[in-house]
Amino acid sequence: MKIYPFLHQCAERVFIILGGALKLSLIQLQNVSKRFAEVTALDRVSVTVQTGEMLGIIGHSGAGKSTLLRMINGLEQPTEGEVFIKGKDLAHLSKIELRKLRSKIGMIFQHFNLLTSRTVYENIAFPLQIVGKKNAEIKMRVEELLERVGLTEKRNSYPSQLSGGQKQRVGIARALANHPEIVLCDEATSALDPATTDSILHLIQEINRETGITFVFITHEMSVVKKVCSQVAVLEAGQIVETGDVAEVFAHPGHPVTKSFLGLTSSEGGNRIVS
Ligand SMILES: Nc1ncnc2c1ncn2[C@@H]1O[C@H](COP(=O)(O)OP(=O)(O)OP(=O)(O)O)[C@@H](O)[C@H]1O
Repeated sequence: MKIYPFLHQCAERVFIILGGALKLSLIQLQNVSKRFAEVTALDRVSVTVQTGEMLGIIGHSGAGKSTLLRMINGLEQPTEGEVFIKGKDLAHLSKIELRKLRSKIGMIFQHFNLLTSRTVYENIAFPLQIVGKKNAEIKMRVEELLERVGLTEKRNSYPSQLSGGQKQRVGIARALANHPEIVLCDEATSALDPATTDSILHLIQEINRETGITFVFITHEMSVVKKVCSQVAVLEAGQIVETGDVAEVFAHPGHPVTKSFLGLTSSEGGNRIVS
């Protein structure tokens, strides 16, 4: 193993562990609004995510979830308000700084977004090639990731030869390739059956525990939030209507939208099991 990548990985790991221990805010949105012509997609949204947390952002279609995710990875700029990642205001970063920061944010997609003409190995190698890693380093990292997501045997298969769960495992490995500090999951399990969803969520949970990587999930399924998230934010018509610790919100939902996601009527309390 070359010494530089090893030291680099160690430094990143130390940052993640220290960040978690010191409860540093990794992601902070302050009064963020986003307007597209007549549409207000986000309306004075404030969210704080600590290092190592698993945040679930739940909302109906059109609530603003994707827009919120795109704010976090700098693909969308707020009309008002600020987005800070590791204390840095994204609006004040140069293009190079923004690109560097974005290379530390992985993405997992509902429909996997794999390159169909490339093998499993090549899909995972792709983000490493983009940042100019050397072949030996790429090989070592891809082998490690193939093993971690349980796809070593499928290294030479093409996406069309994989099940949905296997495709998402490739998506996860690809998202982890550049040692991200944040992984954004855009409806990552919505195209999967319940058993496969469970295995993917279990894998993500294990990766969070092993690495301390912060995960942000957007979903319209409360069961996903319940299974993996520590914090939840409920988004409705561009506003966060309820937020907090998952156990607390599940036990005592306050807002009618939260209650409806939990399968409760507005007059009912919490404690119903969402499977
Ligand atoms: N680029 C855009 N131009 C115009 N309107 C947009 C744009 N992006 C999003 N919107 C609008 O902003 C609102 C929020 O959209 P967004 O995609 O963030 O919601 P969502 O909660 O992710 O929905 P879904 O679950 O259906 O993907 C919607 O009314 C949408 O039509």
